[in-house]
Amino acid sequence: MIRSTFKTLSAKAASQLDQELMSTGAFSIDQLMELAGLAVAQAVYKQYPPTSTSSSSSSQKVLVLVGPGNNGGDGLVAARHLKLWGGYDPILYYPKKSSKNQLYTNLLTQLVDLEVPEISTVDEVKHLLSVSNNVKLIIDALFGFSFKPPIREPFLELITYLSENHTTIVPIVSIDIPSGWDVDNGPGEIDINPTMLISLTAPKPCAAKFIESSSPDKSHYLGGRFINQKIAKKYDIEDLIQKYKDDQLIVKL
Ligand SMILES: NC(=O)C1=CN([C@@H]2O[C@H](COP(=O)(O)OP(=O)(O)OC[C@H]3O[C@@H](n4cnc5c(N)ncnc54)[C@H](O)[C@@H]3O)[C@@H](O)[C@H]2O)[C@@H](O)CC1
Ligand SMILES: [K+]
Repeated sequence: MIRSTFKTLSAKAASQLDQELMSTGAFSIDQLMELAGLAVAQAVYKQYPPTSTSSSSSSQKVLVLVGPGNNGGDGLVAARHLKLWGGYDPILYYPKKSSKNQLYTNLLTQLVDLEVPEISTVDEVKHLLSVSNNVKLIIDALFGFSFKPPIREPFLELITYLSENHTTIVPIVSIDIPSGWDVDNGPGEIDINPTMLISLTAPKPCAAKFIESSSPDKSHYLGGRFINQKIAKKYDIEDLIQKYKDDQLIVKL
């Protein structure tokens, strides 16, 4: 596992903490996802503010890549906030929907009601990104702390494309981990290169590799302000949650 200068949560610890919040902590997943997705939308707004909030014709297109798990759910929540706030026009790529999970079905219905469009193939993603100056930002909500390599299709083709073309395409904002990176060990052969990472609850060990490769155009945020002092102490991340000031839901690390 990578050593880092800040406290991190391994894939195992992050999963344990998540389970603890939703059992003895008495949180529901909907609550946590709303707070996580809101933090993502706020961080995006702060780092990549809209050029205009007045007319939809000047809204910035944001491609939201949505995976099959809760990381994808965070992306759906963030897309809804960005659309509601104005100045952003989210477009979804959400190829593996779980029709049995009412939470995701509800989140999607809310986006359909907001007339957020959806594309369904990797070719459409490539086409969208190939038109110059079209999409301003990509939100990577494909995989979070439960990702286990190797990447399966259709995500392999997509992540390979993003990784091979990262210098020519638009900024990528990764939620919790850069998708395709091993949570504890960082990038492997297929290495997407986000410009912004928003770590939820606490950075995962792979975040150290993101910071190592940091340049002035890269930014790292912390969000998901939902744990109390007692849990923070148990998981040894008290210094991280103390970074939030006042009513902030996000903090730039
Ligand atoms: N406690 C927290 O910090 C919270 C975290 N949340 C989010 O939840 C995420 C974790 O969510 P989940 O545990 O649902 O899992 P993930 O969203 O990380 O991914 C699991 C999904 O990806 C698929 N998958 C895993 N490896 C794959 C591979 N190699 N190729 C293709 N598909 C693969 C699995 O089949 C599963 O459907 C976090 O990273 C964070 O974004 C929030 O939604 C709620 C609270
Ligand atoms: K991600």
